[in-house]
Amino acid sequence: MFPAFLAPVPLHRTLKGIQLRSRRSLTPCATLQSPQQSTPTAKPNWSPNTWRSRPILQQPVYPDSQALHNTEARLSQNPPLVFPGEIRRLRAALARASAGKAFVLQGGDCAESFDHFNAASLESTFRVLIAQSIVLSYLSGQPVLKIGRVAGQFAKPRSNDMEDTAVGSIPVYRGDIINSAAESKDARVPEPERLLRAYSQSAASLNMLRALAKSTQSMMEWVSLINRLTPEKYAALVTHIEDALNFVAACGLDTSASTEGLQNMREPEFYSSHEALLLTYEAALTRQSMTSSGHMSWYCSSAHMLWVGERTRQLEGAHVEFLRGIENPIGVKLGPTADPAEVLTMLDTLNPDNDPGKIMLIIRMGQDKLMDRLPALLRAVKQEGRHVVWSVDPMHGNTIKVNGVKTRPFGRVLGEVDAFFQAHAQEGTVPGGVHLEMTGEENVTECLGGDVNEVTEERLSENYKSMCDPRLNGAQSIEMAYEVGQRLRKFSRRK
Ligand SMILES: O=C[C@H](O)[C@H](O)COP(=O)(O)O
Ligand SMILES: C=C(OP(=O)(O)O)C(=O)O
Repeated sequence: MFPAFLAPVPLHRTLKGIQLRSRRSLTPCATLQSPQQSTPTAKPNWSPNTWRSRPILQQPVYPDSQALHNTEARLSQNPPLVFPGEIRRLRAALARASAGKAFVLQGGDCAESFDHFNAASLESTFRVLIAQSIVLSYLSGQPVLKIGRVAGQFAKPRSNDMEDTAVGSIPVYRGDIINSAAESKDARVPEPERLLRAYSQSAASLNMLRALAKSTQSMMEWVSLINRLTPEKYAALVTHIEDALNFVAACGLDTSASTEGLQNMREPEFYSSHEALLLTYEAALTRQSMTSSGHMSWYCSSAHMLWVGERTRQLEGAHVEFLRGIENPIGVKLGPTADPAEVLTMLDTLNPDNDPGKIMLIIRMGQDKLMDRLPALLRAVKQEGRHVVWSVDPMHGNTIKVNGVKTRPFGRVLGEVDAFFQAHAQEGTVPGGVHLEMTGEENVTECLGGDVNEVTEERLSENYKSMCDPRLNGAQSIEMAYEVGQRLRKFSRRK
C-alpha cells in the first residue's frame, strides 16, 4: 500500500539529522501497540520519541519531571481516541479535496476549555458546522468534508513567554492542557495531570460528536437552523436550499442515502483535529498498527488530523520530526514568511511518496499580504507536481486590538478569503478548504461585524469568552459559509 516510503528523499533537500530512507525490516505484532511496547517502525530512523533530541519551541517546563513521566506512562496505556480505519478514510476524502472534488470545512474553538466545557456548546458548534456544510454544498455543488478543531485543541503557542497583569509580570497562559488562565503566578505553573483531564474531555467530546453524527436529522431541521442565522441579504437562498431539499426528499433520495453528499447530510461524517503542539501528549497517544498490506505503521490516536503551527514548523525542529512518522493527515500552517523551497522540503519530509490525501497547506498570511506571497507557493507546488489540499485560515493573519482586546473584523477575514480564491484563479490551482476559529454559540461577541446582530466595538465586552483568540459566532459562521460558498461556486464555473 505504501511502497513509495522506500524511495530516498531527494539529496538536495535531505535534512541535516534525518538520514536517507532505506529498506527496513517489518515485525508483525498486534494492532495498536503503545510507544512503550513498540517494535521497529515502518519509517526509518523514526520512533514516537525521536523528536526528543531535536530543538523544540513553545513547550512548558514542568517543575516535577517525575510527575510528568508518570502521566505520560498513564496516557500511553489509555485507549486510543481515534482509530486507524477512520484516519485512512479521512485521507481518502482529503485526496478527493486535493483534486477539487470536495471542499474541506475545518472549524472550532481557538482553545478548548475545561471550565466552559458543556454539551450545549459542543452540540451548537457541531450543528453550525453541519449547517455551514449544507450551505457550502448547495452553493458549490461539492461534498463538504467536516473537520472540527475539537476534542484535543487545548495547547496554545504564544507570542511571548510572559505577560503583564494586575498582579505583575507572570508566565503566559498556554492552554488548559498546560496551565490555568487565572491571573496568578501559581496558576501559570504547568501541571502534568492536566494532560489526563484533556484526554478525558476529548474522549467525552468524541463520544458525543460520534452520537450526534449518527443521530439522523430531518433535512428540514437543518433548514430551520440555517434560516434563523441567515443574513437578510441571503434570505432568498434559504428558500432555494429548502426547495432543493424538498425535491430530493420528494424523490425519496433523503432516506436512501444513495449518494455520498446526501448520506453526509443525514449522517455526517465528522473528524477531529488539533495543533500537535504539546508533544509529550501526542507521543503518549501514538500507537502502532498493521496496514492492510501488512506493514506496521504509526498512528497518533489523539485526533484524526493534526497540524503543525506557524510558530513550530521549523524543518529540523521537534514538531516536524514527530509528524513525519505518523500516518495521520497533517496540516501545515503557512504565514507570510513561508518560502517555496522551504515548503517543498517540508513536503519531501512529511509526504515523501506524494500521497494526495496526506497534506493540507493552511494559508494564514493576512488579507494584505496573501496576494504578494501565496502565488509563488502555488506555482512551486504545482510545477513540482505535489498533491496537497490548499486551505485558507483567514483568522490568524487578521487579528487587531481594539481598546486592548483582540478581535478580527469580519470584513478583513473575508478579504483574505477573497485573496485566496483570486490567487488560485490566477495560478490555475484548486482552493480546497477553509479553516475557521468559530463557535456555534450565537451570542458570543468576539469578532467585529456580521449582518445578523452585528458586533460593534462597543459590544465586544458583552460576551467575550474565548480563552485566547476571537472566534466567529454562530451567525457570523453561517454568513461566512455563504460568502465562501459564493466564491467557490464562481470559481467552479470558471473552470
Ligand atoms: O491561536 C494562535 C496563537 O496561539 C495566538 O494568536 C497567540 O496569541 P498571542 O499573540 O496573544 O500570544
Ligand atoms: C495557533 C494557531 O494558528 P497559527 O499557528 O497559524 O498561528 C491556531 O490555529 O490555533
